[in-house]
Amino acid sequence: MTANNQASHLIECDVCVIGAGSAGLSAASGAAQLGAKVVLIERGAMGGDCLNTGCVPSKSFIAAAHAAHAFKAAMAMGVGEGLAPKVDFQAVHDHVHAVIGAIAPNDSVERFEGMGITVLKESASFVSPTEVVAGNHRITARRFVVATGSRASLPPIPGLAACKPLTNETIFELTTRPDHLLILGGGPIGLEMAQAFRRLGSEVTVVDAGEILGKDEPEAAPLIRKVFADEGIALHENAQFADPKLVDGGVQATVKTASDTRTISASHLLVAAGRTPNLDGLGLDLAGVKTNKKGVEVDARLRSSNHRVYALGDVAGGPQFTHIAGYHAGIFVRNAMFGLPSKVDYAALPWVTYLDPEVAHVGLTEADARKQHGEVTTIIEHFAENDRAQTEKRTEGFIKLVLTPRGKVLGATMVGPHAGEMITLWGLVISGKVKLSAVASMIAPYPTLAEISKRAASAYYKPKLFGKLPKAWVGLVQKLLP
Ligand SMILES: Cc1cc2nc3c(=O)[nH]c(=O)nc-3n(C[C@H](O)[C@H](O)[C@H](O)COP(=O)(O)OP(=O)(O)OC[C@H]3O[C@@H](n4cnc5c(N)ncnc54)[C@H](O)[C@@H]3O)c2cc1C
Ligand SMILES: NC(=O)c1ccc[n+]([C@@H]2O[C@H](COP(=O)([O-])OP(=O)(O)OC[C@H]3O[C@@H](n4cnc5c(N)ncnc54)[C@H](O)[C@@H]3O)[C@@H](O)[C@H]2O)c1
Repeated sequence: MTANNQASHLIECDVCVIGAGSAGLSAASGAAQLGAKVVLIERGAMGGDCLNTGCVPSKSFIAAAHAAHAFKAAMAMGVGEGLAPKVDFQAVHDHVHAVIGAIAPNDSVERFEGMGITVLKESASFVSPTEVVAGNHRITARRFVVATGSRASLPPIPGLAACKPLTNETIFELTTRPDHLLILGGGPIGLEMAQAFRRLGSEVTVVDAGEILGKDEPEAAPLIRKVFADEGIALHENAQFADPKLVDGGVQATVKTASDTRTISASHLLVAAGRTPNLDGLGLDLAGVKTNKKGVEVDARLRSSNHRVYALGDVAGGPQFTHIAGYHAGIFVRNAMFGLPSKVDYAALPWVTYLDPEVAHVGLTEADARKQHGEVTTIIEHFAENDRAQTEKRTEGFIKLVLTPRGKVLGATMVGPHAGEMITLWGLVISGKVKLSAVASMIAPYPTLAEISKRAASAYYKPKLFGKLPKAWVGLVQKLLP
């Protein structure tokens, strides 16, 4: 019997959302709060990747690693000499899962049913351009949302699958600390996990086919390489990972770079080498929805080739962040509920790689700005010149602004402690078209790390303020003043 024949319960609704991750939950609640009849279908855990296997567990794990590292930082200030953190890995695991548990009610079936949404815990599949089948339900809707997310890609390396490597879906289930974690992929997942596991006591090796932090400003990577080297993380870039195999309960692989070839043995292997969109079994061909290897093909309004069907979040083939999933949901609501032709605009897209120091970015990098705008101006200020950074002994890092020659902000990068918190100012400057002079003239509390933003903005005006003309003017005024 086909899924089509089994479906006996018919539901007619305004909006049918497939996937209860960051994108699907926001779209469903937005539509329901505006009075739409909504069906939300989820085959796995409510909350999707972010809550269960992504942002929340990874940032909770990183928080534990920060706590462990704080011992070292304290000793540099004369506190806790000789003390070393005792890491109870089972307790770290429990902390991570307690945080998931604390946030889970926000994403629960009960909460969404409380909004009047029909939640079906089933796998969904289109059977026509206007119908979806989920378990024994057949749902017809005026609008559909495909928000099925993505999963870890397994590069086609012979022997890799047979090693049954860890991915983001399994790494947070570990209850004992890996002796040596070998990580394939030096993207945000690989780098964040590398530093966190190292700080919690594992030996860590990262192998990347390219260079780390390739989407960030080029000044960021050397700083992070140095931090990794200082913390004892082995990083192999521009490296070829080959011949992985299970040996003595662990894993062994060959890593080739231009200068050497070595065999690396580790207790565990984590694959963090990019993502594959979740399209399988969705019947998108029956719905007239075109896809490519990045996901569903969408226009700037996030509509697929079937204009009744929208795709949001990771499966939409663009930037893959929880804040983008939420942003996409807002675009969907404006289009599908209010009938406004709202389009995505990534001019103020931020991202943060939660290393220590954090690597935060918003808008255009210098290279992209040059491509789009021709001539650009850049300003770099270092945390070494910031008094609070000195008091905290956290002087590594910088801010870099990318501006048009007339001072319009196109992009900003910050590398430093709490950079992810501070970058939001620059997101607002770009999206709100705030003048750089407003940042330069604000009163920033002293001593704060955030003063670096004011300092960078002021640096743009320095040559003008202390140039010949103002000096001549001041000279004249001083002669005239009594
Ligand atoms: C380790 C890790 C750390 C991350 N850290 C960050 C971070 O710090 N900040 C950040 O912004 N982003 C981070 N991300 C990215 C972020 O998690 C994703 O961008 C976000 O979760 C995508 O949300 P989504 O709703 O598109 O997809 P998902 O959260 O994947 O949700 C999709 C849902 O659809 C369901 N589904 C799939 N197919 C079907 C079907 N046929 N029927 C029914 N249900 C289906 C799935 O079960 C899933 O629950 C991280 C990702 C990982 C893996
Ligand atoms: N802090 C955050 O916001 C955060 C954290 C984690 C993940 N994420 C999101 O999740 C997405 C996925 O993260 P990711 O780190 O898996 O993917 P990624 O695509 O960003 O990085 C994957 C890395 O793996 C490398 N790689 C791919 N194939 C390889 C191979 N065969 N051998 C060696 N290296 C190989 C690539 O060169 C790349 O550097 C990110 O792009 C991001 O959008 C965000």
